[in-house]
Amino acid sequence: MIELKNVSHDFEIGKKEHKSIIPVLRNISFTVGQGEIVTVVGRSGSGKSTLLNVISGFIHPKEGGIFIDGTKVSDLNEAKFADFRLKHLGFIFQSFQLIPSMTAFQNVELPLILKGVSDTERKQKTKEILEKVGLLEFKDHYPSELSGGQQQRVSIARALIVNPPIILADEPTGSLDSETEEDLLNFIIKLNKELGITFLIITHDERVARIGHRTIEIADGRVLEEAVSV
Ligand SMILES: Nc1ncnc2c1ncn2[C@@H]1O[C@H](COP(=O)(O)OP(=O)(O)OP(=O)(O)O)[C@@H](O)[C@H]1O
Repeated sequence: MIELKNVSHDFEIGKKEHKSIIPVLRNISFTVGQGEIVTVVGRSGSGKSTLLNVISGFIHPKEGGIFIDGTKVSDLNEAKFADFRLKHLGFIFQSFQLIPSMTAFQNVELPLILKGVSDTERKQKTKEILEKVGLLEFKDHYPSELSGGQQQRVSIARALIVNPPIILADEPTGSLDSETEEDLLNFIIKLNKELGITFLIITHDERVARIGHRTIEIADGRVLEEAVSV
């Protein structure tokens, strides 16, 4: 479960007398329940990516508290947050963020190396996950040798390999054509239903927004409204 309590953040730009402050998140509170898919929509510049960065611990909010699965993550230092992230959170990005010099297998295996998992267990788990996303036969391909949809599946496999209870996604279908987008959305719904993974998904796209059990709209850094899908 993710809970935000009165989270605010601003960016300072410029120096000394030319300094100005841009408020980006203003008093944001909401909860994402275990096993929910929540989508976040809002215009460009409304603060969606900043919101995700704050929840992921890449930006420390100026005010408020963030709780994930019972831990007040907004109090964790960088090293502790990195450790927490590895156990609790998976990430999917629009740009896939795969390492170009590594094969699909090596990209997926990487989080297990960071976690210190033994070689035999790593290889076994990586194979299983690649099979689950339907990419075992492409395991020795480099990202440049895969289609956009396949690259996104590799990035999902990399997110899944540590069994995260929560996946955070920033425009996950932004680089995909509409047919591949449909496949990916169905896959997200399947992971949610079968494995109970909680998803928080940021998107511009109506079709993506609709897979949310709830949709939260952000405008000027505030929660404008919450809509529940029927
Ligand atoms: N590191 C930063 N320093 C200064 N201002 C920033 C920084 N990051 C974001 N901003 C500003 O914060 C505001 C919100 O940006 P953010 O990227 O969160 O919006 P967004 O809703 O994700 O936009 P988009 O949909 O275009 O990705 C924008 O005005 C942006 O210029």
